Amino acid sequence: MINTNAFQVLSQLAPEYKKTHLKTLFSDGNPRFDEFHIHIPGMLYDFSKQKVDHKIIDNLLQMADEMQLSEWIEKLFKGEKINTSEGRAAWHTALRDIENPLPEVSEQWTKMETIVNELHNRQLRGYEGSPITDVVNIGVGGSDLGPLMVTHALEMQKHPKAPHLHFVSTLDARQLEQLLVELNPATTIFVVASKSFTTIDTLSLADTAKFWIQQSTDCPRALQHHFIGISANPAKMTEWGIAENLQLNFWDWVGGRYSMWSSIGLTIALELGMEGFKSLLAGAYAMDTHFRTAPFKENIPVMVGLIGVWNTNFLDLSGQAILPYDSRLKYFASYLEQLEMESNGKHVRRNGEKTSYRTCPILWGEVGPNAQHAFYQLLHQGTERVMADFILFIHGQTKNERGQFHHNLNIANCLAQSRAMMVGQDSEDPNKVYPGDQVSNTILLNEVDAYQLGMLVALYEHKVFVQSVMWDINPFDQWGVELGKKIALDILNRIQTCDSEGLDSSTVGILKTIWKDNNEC
Ligand SMILES: O=P(O)(O)OC[C@H]1O[C@H](O)[C@H](O)[C@@H](O)[C@@H]1O
Repeated sequence: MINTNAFQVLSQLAPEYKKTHLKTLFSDGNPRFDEFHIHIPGMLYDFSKQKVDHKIIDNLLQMADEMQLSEWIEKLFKGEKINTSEGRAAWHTALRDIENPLPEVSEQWTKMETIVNELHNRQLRGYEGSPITDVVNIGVGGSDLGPLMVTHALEMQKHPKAPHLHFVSTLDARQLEQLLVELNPATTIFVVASKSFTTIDTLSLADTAKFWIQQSTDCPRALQHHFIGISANPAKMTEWGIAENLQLNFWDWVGGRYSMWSSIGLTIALELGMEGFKSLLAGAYAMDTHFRTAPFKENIPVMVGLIGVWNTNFLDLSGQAILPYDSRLKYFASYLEQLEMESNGKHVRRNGEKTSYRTCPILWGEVGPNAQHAFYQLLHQGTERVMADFILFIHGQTKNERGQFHHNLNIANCLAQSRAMMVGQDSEDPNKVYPGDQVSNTILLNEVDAYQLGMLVALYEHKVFVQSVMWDINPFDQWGVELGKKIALDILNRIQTCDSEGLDSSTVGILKTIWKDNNEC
């Protein structure tokens, strides 16, 4: 990035834009919105509350050309091995190519559909012959967050025959133990979702579930009826004891955090029916087509990505807030935390050199109206300069009069907050001064349905990709999570053998306090 001509120009321009208050860009009734928005079927992207003008945008677009963004986009869509540190493609777009699906993708759709239909039609039965009523997804990270986020968001569109869905991910087993008290082993099936099928969080919870089933019956083949496995590692699924007919696959070319479009999305399909799941894929496919074909200036993921780079690397903004104005998107920020920070939280370029510039900002978020009563204070009067994404829907959850009133409140608050952050407020009382000048995007969609959600998630996936190209980093590996896992195994071993030898004094001090309290070691 820093070697491009556009980078030099943007660096020279940046101080002037930092000094210019955002509200002055709107002064004298400047119709900025007309020039700085993109409207495609189903989605409006308003970036008029960003500190950009045509000069900045032209240079950002030039930087995209200098960084060969078009070529990278083609590599992504053609399934080239762009995850170079692991020698793999990152071909999540192939999972939602509903027009020309790969045979292996279609094959998994068929297998998913069989399981979905059997469950919906009460043909899938437990060890006693009773129909399965409850499905528990056991998974973590990419094997949990996408299905959790989508099934929560689309609960209102539930298929009439959908089973009760539950999600369990925490290592401490509290979620699982609490759930097992309520569930009947004879009518519960577990979905063990793990790309690697080696993640200790997931496998330890799956073992606890296995023990629970085994304890409840003498039936020797009970386990065969109560576990579905989803993984890119079929041998491990078989070794663990998942019946062949209840195994779903995906492939090493699907990154964990990009996997909800694969068979990992089984719980989504169980909730919505296969048609609903395909609608999610169709929305993502529409965004893929837009991303691949629209000129960069009219390309939403490209512009969201480039403006994010402008904010991070030139205007020195340090955080990214995600603020959906609909409670159904409760888990959307958590989903993006993994997508963005696990993808672009890197400091090494593709050639192995250390970056000399900042990459992914810290991203966090919450349902907007709730966050207004929590952390917005910092957005309005804190010392951190951040960027915010407001996500709003034209239509609300309930169509009756009260529902419309609540939705209008919601719209009013969303627009009020982005405006307040932009204009700020002067006052003689210093406590009441709002500096304003906080930039934001507003993404407006029609309503929370499978298709629109597919579009929205794919937009962020491609934004992440655009930024990775600008920063010259590989967004598809995650080596940073390995070290902690390795150390945890070592410490677990030491806990079991009462050995704190050679550890740092902080770790030893905490371990000894725990041991003393438990009268151990
Ligand atoms: O699906 P699994 O192989 O069990 O992995 C679950 C998660 O754990 C890992 O540590 C990675 O950081 C995530 O990218 C991944 O989604």
